[in-house]
Amino acid sequence: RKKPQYPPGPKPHPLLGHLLQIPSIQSWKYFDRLSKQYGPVLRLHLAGSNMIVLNRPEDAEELLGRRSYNYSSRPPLIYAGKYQSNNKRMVLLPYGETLRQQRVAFHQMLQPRVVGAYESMQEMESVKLLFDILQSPRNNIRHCQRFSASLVFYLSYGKRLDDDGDELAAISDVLQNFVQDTTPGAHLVDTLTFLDYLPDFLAPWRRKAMERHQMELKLYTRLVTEVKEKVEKIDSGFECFAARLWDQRDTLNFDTEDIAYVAGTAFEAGTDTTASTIVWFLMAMLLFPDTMRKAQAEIDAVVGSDGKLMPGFLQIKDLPYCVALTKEVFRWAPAAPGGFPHYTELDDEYKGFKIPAKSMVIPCIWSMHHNEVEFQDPYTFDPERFMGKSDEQFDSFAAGHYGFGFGRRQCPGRHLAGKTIWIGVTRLLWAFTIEPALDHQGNPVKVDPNNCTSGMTSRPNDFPVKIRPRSLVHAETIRKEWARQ
Ligand code: HEM
Repeated sequence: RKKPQYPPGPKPHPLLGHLLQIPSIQSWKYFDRLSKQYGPVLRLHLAGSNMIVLNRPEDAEELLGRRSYNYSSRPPLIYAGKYQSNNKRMVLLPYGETLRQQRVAFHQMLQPRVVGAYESMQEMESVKLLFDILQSPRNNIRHCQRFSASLVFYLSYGKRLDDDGDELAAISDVLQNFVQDTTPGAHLVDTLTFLDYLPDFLAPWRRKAMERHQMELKLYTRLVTEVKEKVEKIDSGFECFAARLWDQRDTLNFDTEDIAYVAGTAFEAGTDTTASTIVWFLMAMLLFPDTMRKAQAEIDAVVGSDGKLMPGFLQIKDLPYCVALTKEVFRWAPAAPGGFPHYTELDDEYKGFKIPAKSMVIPCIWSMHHNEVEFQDPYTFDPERFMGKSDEQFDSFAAGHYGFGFGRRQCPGRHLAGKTIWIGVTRLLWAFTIEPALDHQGNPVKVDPNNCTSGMTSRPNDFPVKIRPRSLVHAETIRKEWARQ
């Protein structure tokens, strides 16, 4: 029997491996190009650590799914995991008891049966989104961010984000630091791990990371302590994620810091991803206006075209094209295109390749979603590809694509996120015509989906778009609905 070899990949630098070859901008497109040259399972190495990139879903499902006992950890991040998060942040946790407990807590809060209870809150926040866009259509990206942040904030802490934006600003700061600090290559110590042995006076980054930890812990602790005070009022019946965590702190074996981070993690993981997906939707409407018209025709046929009645979750089964369109946004422009890295605990062998213990394993979602064999004409935004699959179509917004990841680390917020995007997108389509902005000569300004941010998540950089109400009655209905909330 032939000795297993490493999966193929480009020629590395003798010392640094592929460290300098992997672009920090849109690395997922680089992986996609490599997969066409070397095959779907690739190996790169970064100054001594292995990186295995999976570009086909069948390989990710086998390794991260069926062999999940070995592929469910996360690469240790010294800066963001050990010092900045004090090993409490779920997204970065290695596989083990702490992760298991945190996932149990998330599951109780976000399983499909429970998620149904959040529909009225999702509908209310979506009215606010329409109202905000109606008032100031130019700030559409900020409104999408507020919509997703406010929903997850309410879910976690049982109160709406204040309107002056202070709370959102504080928490967005934490989020931004976290996204930056987990971007591959952000901190040298995560590649050259021996730097962690340096004493404090030679490692100023350590103090910075610990300061960030103190800052975010203070914010997250304040938020969950407020919840605790409400819960402790007799018969308060106060309900939210943090309230349940306080109730179950003994069973889950959580201390205050655990509760603070678990609730904070929901906010961090759920905000940027959801907002980015809605912004991608706006861009898709500019590039593929026929799909917008088709969805609007479907909505009008169900609630009438006079603009007096807004569609809601009651009509979801009558709006299959809007469901398909939501799934197509997840496919066409996944919010986490490079996937979140998994990490192996043991040596393994797959398709004749050796995959050593302590390898970072990246499911490249972007590559999977742009594979012509599974998704014909993959760069075209076409909701029809998700139509006509009978009831299966409504079973889960996570079915039929890979935008929520794999195996035991698959996104626990996917059921909530699917419904949030559906209500947001369907109501935006009901309310507005989304068109290219015009330049000084009156020509439509072109937008480019390649002009997007890079990091764990990705969204289009600001782009001009004209969003106007479909009629005066639509606008009036939005105002009335918002006044009623
Ligand atoms: C459009 C919205 C969303 C997208 C595209 C998305 C996508 C993802 C992906 C790709 C992962 C990594 C899975 C893997 O490692 O294989 C993930 C993890 C995670 N997501 Fe989401 N997500 C979304 C919304 C949410 C929401 C709303 C929440 C919570 C309220 C949430 C909570 C989490 C958490 C806690 C993790 C870490 C799981 C772990 O490490 O075990 N996500 N998400």
